[in-house]
Amino acid sequence: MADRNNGVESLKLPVIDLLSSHRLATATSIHQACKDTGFFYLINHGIEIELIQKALEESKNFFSLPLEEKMKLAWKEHRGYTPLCSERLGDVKETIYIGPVEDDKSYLNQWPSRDILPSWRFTMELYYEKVRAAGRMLISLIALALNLEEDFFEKDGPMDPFLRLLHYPGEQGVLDEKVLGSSAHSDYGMMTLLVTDGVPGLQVCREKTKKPQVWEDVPHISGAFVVNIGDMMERWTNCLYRSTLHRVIRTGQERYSMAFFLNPFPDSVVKCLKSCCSEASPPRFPPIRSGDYLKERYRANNIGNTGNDQ
Ligand SMILES: O=C(O)CCC(=O)C(=O)O
Ligand SMILES: [Fe+2]
Repeated sequence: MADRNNGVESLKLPVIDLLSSHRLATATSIHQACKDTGFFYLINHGIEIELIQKALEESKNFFSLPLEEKMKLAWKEHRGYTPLCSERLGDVKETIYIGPVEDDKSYLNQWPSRDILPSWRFTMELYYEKVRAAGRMLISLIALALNLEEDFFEKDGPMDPFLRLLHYPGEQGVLDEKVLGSSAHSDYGMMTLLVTDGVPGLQVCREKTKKPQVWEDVPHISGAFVVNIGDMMERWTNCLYRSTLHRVIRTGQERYSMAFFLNPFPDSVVKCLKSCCSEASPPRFPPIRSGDYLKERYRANNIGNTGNDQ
């Protein structure tokens, strides 16, 4: 399951091929991965490597702008820019969030000026739409794996995904190991589809209650997404699927990544699935409206920290 690499284990995660014509076999492999580590690689996802590279390049163009320019897009209503060290644990990263690009709230998105970054919005909208399409296919396979109708997770309304671009700056000298790029966390939504520029740093802790915690590197596979289960899917499945703790350590090297958070429709009620509970294993969490759950998690993590949170 793991390789040794400079004293830190490297995880060998399963690779899921989204183009495989054996839907049931693919759904079974995803099911297994979600139960084992809650992490897997996704290939043949339909997003060309050129588009991934272009989006990473545009991300770099944005984060290279003067702070004053970036602050014009300061985070509000879950969209926009969060500066370095602004989240709860002082993580050394800056981010920008992009919400749904074509629903009735798309006007809330904050875009850099066309005069400064002419093709930025177009690239991000295209990337958003393509990753969402891959995400929808994945979610329908998960529904299949859980013996649900394939549209189960979108029956109340369309998913509400958020794209978050992240930049971890390069740093010189000896780094304080206690300060991280992204502190240990689990993601809030259904699933996350992540790509990085290949610079290492992402680590996973498979047993969150084990002390001391054991962290393993997630190796980069060019062109593949790293997919992980989020807390709402863990709640839906009564912990059958694992929303695994992960973090990004600082290596001194500059790093870019793009996380696509698949969130349920805000009015969807996340409630233990019948197939995942029994008398011996009652629901561990009360039902909750997805929108309320997310709002609380954002608030607790102080995301944005710009005083603009609604
Ligand atoms: O930057 C990364 O590789 C991971 C980011 C992440 O875990 C997140 O944004 O939730
Ligand atoms: Fe994460």
